[in-house]
Formats: sequence, structure tokens, C-alpha cells
Amino acid sequence: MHVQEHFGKKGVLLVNLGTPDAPTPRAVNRYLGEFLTDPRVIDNLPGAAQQVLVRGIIAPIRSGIANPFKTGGSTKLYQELWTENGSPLKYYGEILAKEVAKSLGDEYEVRLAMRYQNPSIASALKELLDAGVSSVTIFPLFPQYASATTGSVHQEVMRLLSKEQLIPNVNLVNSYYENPALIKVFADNARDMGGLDDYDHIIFSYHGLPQRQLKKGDPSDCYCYADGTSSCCHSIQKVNQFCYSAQCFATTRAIAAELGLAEERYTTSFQSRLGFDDWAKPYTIDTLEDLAKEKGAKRLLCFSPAFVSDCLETTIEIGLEYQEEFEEWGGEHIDLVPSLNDDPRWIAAVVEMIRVES
Ligand SMILES: C=CC1=C(C)c2cc3[nH]c(cc4nc(cc5[nH]c(cc1n2)c(C)c5CCC(=O)O)C(CCC(=O)O)=C4C)c(C)c3C=C
Ligand SMILES: [Fe+2]
Ligand SMILES: [Fe+2]
Repeated sequence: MHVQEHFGKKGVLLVNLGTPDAPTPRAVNRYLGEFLTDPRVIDNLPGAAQQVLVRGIIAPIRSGIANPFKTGGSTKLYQELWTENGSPLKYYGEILAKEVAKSLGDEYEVRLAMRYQNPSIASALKELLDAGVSSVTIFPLFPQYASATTGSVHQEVMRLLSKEQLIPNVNLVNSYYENPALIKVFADNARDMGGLDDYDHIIFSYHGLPQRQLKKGDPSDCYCYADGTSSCCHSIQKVNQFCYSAQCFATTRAIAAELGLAEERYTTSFQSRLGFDDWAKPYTIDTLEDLAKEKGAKRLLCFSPAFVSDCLETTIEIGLEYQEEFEEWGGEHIDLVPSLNDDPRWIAAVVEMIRVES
């Protein structure tokens, strides 16, 4: 129900984080340069210092461009991730946009954009505005809200729209961490693997965030993420409704409930820490070490419900790097629950959420 009639199509922008254009040091350097100079991603450095540090040191070293004789860390990982279809994050994003457009039909105009690199938000938004859409619905491909991801997407959209003479109706989707259809796809994907009881333990591993950012995002100041033992963000209320950590715990609870998992069978943990500051705890890597060394765990099942498609952080970081460490500590195998990717049930879930929001 809208306050005015809509003429023309409704625009939809599906936005994910972004990925390098190619698995080469130059492209990875460009990607990391844009990503890590975002003040919502590294939020504790003055602008000029962030530019110098990221573009002069962090991105060149991480991408390997600073050392022409050795392929750098992130570039090597992207080379392992790359498939004949390119980066999975972009490949599945493109399929999602195409299928969502097909399901929504003529009433809608749908585009995929990436917060960093390509296709850019600027180019996709321009296409929608040029098509004369009556509204734009921004649908970030992050089920849980974080200032560094969803917040940054929304800020970039608002920055671009603020320059327009004609600003259409705008809908900004914040999060969908408990969407029943999304929860069911993750749960069904685990069920389809068969034998949940055969696993020694189940991990729900989310992308981490610096504790500093979690504190800013949760006025309740409960520090639930500082050591992973406090339980104040293990329920969502008005005060912590946008807390990333609280939303992650809520996603875990919903999947666990759908599967009927007892609480002692699973752990929520956080991965992909960058830098020297404390991030949300427990760290996935510490949880794996404890499970292997102290609890004698051999077979683990791992959900990655902060990501809607395969990406570096799932396929490579968990599937290869953590797997290797786990084996060194005496474990045998970490099975990854398949991501949502181009699953028709996930596509239907997105279509349904967009119909409600637009
Ligand atoms: C799912 C939500 C994500 C949050 C929250 C997030 C926060 C965050 N990330 C970094 C630094 C890096 N992240 C990198 C890769 C990456 N991150 C996400 C998602 C979230 N990040 C995705 C989907 C990906 C993979 C993209 C792909 O191409 O497959 C990387 C690049 C890889 C590397 O060099 O290690 C960095 C760097 C920070 C600092 C941060 C919060 C402050
Ligand atoms: Fe990240
Ligand atoms: Fe919290």
C-alpha cells in the first residue's frame, strides 16, 4: 500500500560486498584499496592516514603488488577461489539478479551491484534512474546488519541519490537475519547432507567485526561479543535490534530450532579477523582448536550464514585454511553446509522479501 500511485517500474538493487575484477595483484590491490579506505570498514583512523596506510602499505602488501617476485597472500587465495565462471560472489550474484527479475516480472527493473569494484552501485543505480523507475529498493546481500557492510551500502546509495534532482521513493532493507525461508534453506541444505548425528559438533561461523564497531552498534553496551560467554545479546530487543552480534546469534538459534539441535551440540563463532585489535569472540579458529585438542572432535559441520554465496571466506578460509589447521590438531574433516548460491528456494525468498518491501 503506497501513499501515491506508482507510474513506471519499481527498481531493485541487489548489493553484495564486491570482489576483485581478476585474481591478479593489480586487481586485488585496486579492490582492497577501495574496500579498506571506506571509513565504515576501518573506522578508527583519520581520513588522510587511512588513505596513506591502506593505499601505501596494507593493500600493496596484502595483494602482493609490493613484491613482484612473490604472489601476495590475498591474490594467491583469490587464484585458488577463481573458477571458470570467475569469482563465485559475482557469478551467483548475477544469476540471482537474473532469476529474481524473471520472477518479479515486468513490473520491476532489477540490477546487481557491488559496494566495491564492479558492477558499481553508481552504474547500476544510474541504469535504474535512466529507466525512470518510480522507486528503488536497496536489498543488501547481507542477512545481518553491520555498519561496515549494509550501512556502507546505504550510505553510498544515499550519497549518490543526494546529487539527483529527482529522487524517487526509496526503500532501504536493513536485515533479514531470521527470515523463515532463508533459515529453512540453510537447515534443509544441512539435512540433505544426511546424518547430522554423525558430527561431533556443529559450528555457525560468521564474518567477524572489530569489538569497537560492535560497541558502537549496540547501545546496550553488553559486551556479549567480548568473550562469547555473556548472553545479553542472545535475545533481540529494542535496544540491541541492530547489533550485528545479536542478529548472528538469532540466525543461529533459528537454524538450530529448525533442525531441533540441542544447545550443547553447536557453537556460534566469528572468523576473518584483520589487524591487531580484538574482534567478536569466540574466534572460529580458537573454537576449532579447542574442539580438536580438548574435546577430541573429529568430524565437524560448519554453517556460514553471514554469506549468501560461496566466497573467499567460506570456500578458501574455512574449506582449505581452517581444514588444514583442524587436521594438524588431530581433527579429520570440516564439512561445509552449501551456501544459498543459486538455489531456487533462496531466489524465491528474495522475491518474496522484495515484494513486501517495495
Ligand atoms: C558478511 C559480512 C561481512 C562483514 C561484516 C565484513 C566485515 C569486514 N571485512 C573486512 C575485511 C575483509 N573482508 C574480505 C572479504 C570478504 N568480506 C565479506 C563480508 C563481510 N565483511 C565477504 C563476502 C568477503 C569475500 C569477498 C570475495 O571476493 O569472495 C577481505 C578480502 C580478502 C582478504 O584480503 O582477506 C578483507 C580484507 C573488515 C576489515 C571488516 C569489518 C570491519
Ligand atoms: Fe570482510
Ligand atoms: Fe550486542
